[in-house]
Amino acid sequence: MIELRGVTVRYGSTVAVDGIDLDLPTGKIYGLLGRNGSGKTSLLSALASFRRPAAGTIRVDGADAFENPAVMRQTCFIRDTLDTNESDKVRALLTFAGWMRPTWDADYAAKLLDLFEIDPRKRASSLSRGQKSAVGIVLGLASRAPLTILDETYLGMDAVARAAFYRELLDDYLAHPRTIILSTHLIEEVADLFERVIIIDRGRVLLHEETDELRGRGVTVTGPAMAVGEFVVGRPVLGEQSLGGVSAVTLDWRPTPEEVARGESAGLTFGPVGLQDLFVHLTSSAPRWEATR
Ligand SMILES: Nc1ncnc2c1ncn2[C@@H]1O[C@H](COP(=O)(O)OP(=O)(O)OP(=O)(O)O)[C@@H](O)[C@H]1O
Repeated sequence: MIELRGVTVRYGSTVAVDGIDLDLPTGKIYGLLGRNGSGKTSLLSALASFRRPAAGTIRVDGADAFENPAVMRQTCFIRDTLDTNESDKVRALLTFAGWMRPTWDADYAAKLLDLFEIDPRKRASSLSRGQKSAVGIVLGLASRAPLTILDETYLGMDAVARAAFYRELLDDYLAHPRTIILSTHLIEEVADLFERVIIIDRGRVLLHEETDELRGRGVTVTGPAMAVGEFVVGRPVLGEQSLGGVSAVTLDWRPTPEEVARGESAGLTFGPVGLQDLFVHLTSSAPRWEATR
């Protein structure tokens, strides 16, 4: 279990992470979502001991994580930039990772380099943006670290390379279960990988749920504006669109089968809300309100 209690990260007067409490059972793939500047990288940096929290504690399997060599050896944090001397050759980065990590799999690293078509003799500085990201992914996956944190590691990668990354991540996770935390803005693309989703907003946890629970959480009610208005009264509304006499209202609410039947008999249709839509609705700056009509 990874336990965060009151974790706060500050930069001068900016509070990037604001007293976060989280219990993260190990052996799962987590999606960490949040708008720009919501505190994802700051939270992950604290989790990986890259930054000392201004307040709070992080414990991994009961041990205090900060600057604890035993915990740090088990943790691999890959950021959106390669944390390396750019004059190093790719091969040297891999060799170094092998020295640092007892769980490193050199054969797997070589296979991944092949997959992403990266020549290990090249210098990191000569790689394209997407190739640098791919090297980060090789370092992250082949580390097989019990806690692997990938912070927007896909930047610059094309759709084919990203699809290969997601496939590899899932296959390797199934063969070697571990805790993987992925932060991303490409929500729909990776939503199927996540077992749990954490959404943070302005440094606080807005939501932490099983992905399956989340998928059934919202509903979009569409139909004649009057009937929709009557149906949604008193429900937590996330968003509304109208065109002519037709409205579509997204609710943060799960109707019972009886309520769906009642709505359908009034000419309404019910649709699921995708993770990305839910994210947009939950984190958009528009205030949430309760329907009163
Ligand atoms: N080194 C820093 N110095 C000062 N402020 C910082 C620093 N790093 C982050 N911040 C601030 O902390 C807040 C959270 O930033 P953070 O990078 O953690 O967000 P993020 O969710 O990872 O954003 P993005 O999705 O844009 O990468 C922002 O207000 C940002 O401006």
